[in-house]
This record gives sequence, structure tokens and C-alpha cells, in this order.
Amino acid sequence: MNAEPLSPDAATVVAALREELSELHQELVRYDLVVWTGGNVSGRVPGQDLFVIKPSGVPYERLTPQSMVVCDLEGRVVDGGGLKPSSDTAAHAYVYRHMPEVGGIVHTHSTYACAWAARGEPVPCVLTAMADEFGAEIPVGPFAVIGDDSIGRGIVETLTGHRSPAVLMRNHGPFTIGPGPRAAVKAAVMCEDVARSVHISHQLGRPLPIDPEAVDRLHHRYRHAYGQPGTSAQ
Ligand SMILES: O=C(CO)[C@@H](O)[C@H](O)COP(=O)(O)O
Repeated sequence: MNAEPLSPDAATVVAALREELSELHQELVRYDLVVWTGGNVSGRVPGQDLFVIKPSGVPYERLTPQSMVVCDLEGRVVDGGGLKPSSDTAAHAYVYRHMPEVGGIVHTHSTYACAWAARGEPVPCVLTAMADEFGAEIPVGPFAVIGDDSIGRGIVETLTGHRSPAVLMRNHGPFTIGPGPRAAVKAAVMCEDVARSVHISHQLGRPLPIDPEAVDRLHHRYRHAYGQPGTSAQ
């Protein structure tokens, strides 16, 4: 379905988002977070009830700005250029409808995060890098079927009021959120990194917990003081 044409301003914003998403999908490949056509990235169109998402089942090397699909917040295609949107479109749409602060969503099948998801076990906050980025454990969401908004419901119910921008959907894999798509990709990269380190730590012995007050301080510093003035950790 192709709906009303976008206003010139909205069309400019969508064009920029198509470019950004096309590039960000290659980051999933670069960081080894996906195989074949698994995984997807989306971004909310600021000021519009729209988001842009990957087409379903298209190999990463064939993804282009033009192949990205524009949807409304019910997950209906607004501009798809003949391509079907990702199988997770209804899930992303549900999150955008229920978490207005979210501007980007990522799903990957990264190995270590999926291994924790298969066990249904949260990744405990036992590294300063985890306290920085996640401010808590990485929680597990419910088992949910693919194709409707069940995954979205699980993401929203698990991450609302939680500091972590990542949830491990049980028996499935990680979904990450952020104020924009780049921040959500970063959370996906960090999620895999800490899932791997903590897994290895478990194999070596018992990881030591971090005092919750120290977790709070680390997370606050990372959010508000890390990096260059005027830039954020995102
Ligand atoms: O795991 C899932 C479905 O949740 C996806 O990651 C698929 O593997 C890729 O689906 P498309 O985004 O290509 O439809």
C-alpha cells in the first residue's frame, strides 16, 4: 500500500533516515551480530507517526537506502517500493507506540546474547562496562511468537522502567532500544560484548557482583560525564 505522499520536509527526513539505516545495517555485519538475513534495524521519523525499517529477507549486501520500508505506527506500509517490511515490523511498531522516548530499535542474533536468551537467564551486571551502558543486569523477556506484536509487548513490559536498553527475548535473542537507531545499534554491540565476557567468566568461576551503589555511580558518570563536552555516550 502506498499512502498520501510525504510533505517535502518529511520526505527530506525520511531520505536521511533511509541512508542512516542502510549504513547501520552494515554495522551489524561488521560487528558479527547477524548471519544471512537475520536481524533488523529501524528508526522513528521525528515529528511523524512513521518509522523506517529493513525489508524482510533481503541479504545485507543488497540493502540500500531505497530498499528501506516506511511504515506507520500500526506497522502498515506507507512506502515500500514493492518490498515487504521486516517480519518484526509489528513488534517495532508496538514499541514506538508505547515508548515515545524510543527512536531506534535493533534485533540481532548475536551468538552469546542468544545463548543467554536460550537459557532464559539475565546477564548479571558484573562488569563496569555493563554498569556504564546498561546500569543493571540485561533482563530476559517472555517467549513470544514472531510476526505479530507479541515481541513488542514483551519488550515494552520488560524494559519499561528498566535502565537496560537491551532485553533478551527468551529462546530468541536480543532486542535493543535507544533514542535513535545508532544508539540502539551501539547497545546491540555492547550487549554481545558483555554477554561474551560474562559467559567466559562463568566458565572460569563465579563472577563477583558489583555493589549496587557503584553501579549507580558508574551509570550516571557514563550518561552524564563520559566523552567530550556537548556529546553524549550515545
Ligand atoms: O528473528 C527474526 C524474527 O524475529 C528476524 O531476525 C529474522 O531472522 C529476520 O527477519 P527479517 O527482518 O528479514 O524479516
